[in-house]
Amino acid sequence: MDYNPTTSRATSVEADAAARHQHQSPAAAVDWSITFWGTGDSMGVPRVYCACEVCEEARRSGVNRRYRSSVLLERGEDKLLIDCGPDWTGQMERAGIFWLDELLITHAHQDHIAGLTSYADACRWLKRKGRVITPTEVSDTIRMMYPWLERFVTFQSIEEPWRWHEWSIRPIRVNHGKNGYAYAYRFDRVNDDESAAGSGRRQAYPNDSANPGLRSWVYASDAIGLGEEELRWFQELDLLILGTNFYHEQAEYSTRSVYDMVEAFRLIEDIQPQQVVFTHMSHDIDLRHSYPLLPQVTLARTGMRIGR
Ligand SMILES: Nc1ccn([C@@H]2O[C@H](COP(=O)(O)O)[C@@H](O)[C@H]2O)c(=O)n1
Repeated sequence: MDYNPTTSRATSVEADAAARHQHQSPAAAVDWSITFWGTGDSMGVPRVYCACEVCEEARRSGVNRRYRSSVLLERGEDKLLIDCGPDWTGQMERAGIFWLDELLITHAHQDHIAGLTSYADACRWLKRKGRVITPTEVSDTIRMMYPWLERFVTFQSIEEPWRWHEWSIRPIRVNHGKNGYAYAYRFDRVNDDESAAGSGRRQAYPNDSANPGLRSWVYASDAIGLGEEELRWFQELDLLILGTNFYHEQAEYSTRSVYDMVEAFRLIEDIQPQQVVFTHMSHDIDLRHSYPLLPQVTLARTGMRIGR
């Protein structure tokens, strides 16, 4: 996996947008990448009421400015956004993207779905029907919360591994602590030969075996205390993107809903992913500080991009 955190800056999203505006062909975007549109916990950073050092820095210079968690998986024109929280409109603007056909949703909490109302407005104005991919138990809740959405979006149920371009996407129902359950998604890249056959894409997106890019990864923004059943799907990963709200959260366990970094280290030692990126971070985390981390761990930054 080609992953260089030192070149991962907020501007990479804008650079992509600029490249698109210069009419680069999809062949120039060589492979799948993941861009962090949001890396914050449910309240984002800065928290509106908070004058802590991290929130103040986020207001001033913005290293710690964190939008609600969301990542874009893309290769050229193929784009899949995971989650659509309340910062979605600004995230689209910053990326220079005007339309997304498909959204994949992890769970029906506001910090992951509140942007769906704006997405529906975009569908309405553009007279296009969007697609919201999520397990039925999640779409049932979304339908109750926003009954008008279905006029503008189609809900696509995902219960089993589901094929999206070269990816097999497996929903994994994960413990979300006091907040119930959420879904993580495991992405496994299936045989390129098969999916490229006849598509004319093989030349445009060469699969360089010396540098295979993203292959198997999990996005688990909202999970805690995962057990054996869930962790079956967290094995042999080249990348784990894991939500960690705090470095070491002091609150009583029964009141919590997301891993902290100290707990995550134990998880990582258990499942041994090659690379790990922590996301869904609260104002407890100051990106100006250097935390004791495991060598394979990086803290996500707004706009950070993984992949080629
Ligand atoms: N039924 C619920 C419960 C909570 N929420 C929102 O989810 C967020 C929870 O924060 P985490 O740190 O546990 O991800 C927070 O914004 C709650 O308002 C909800 O929408 N529905």
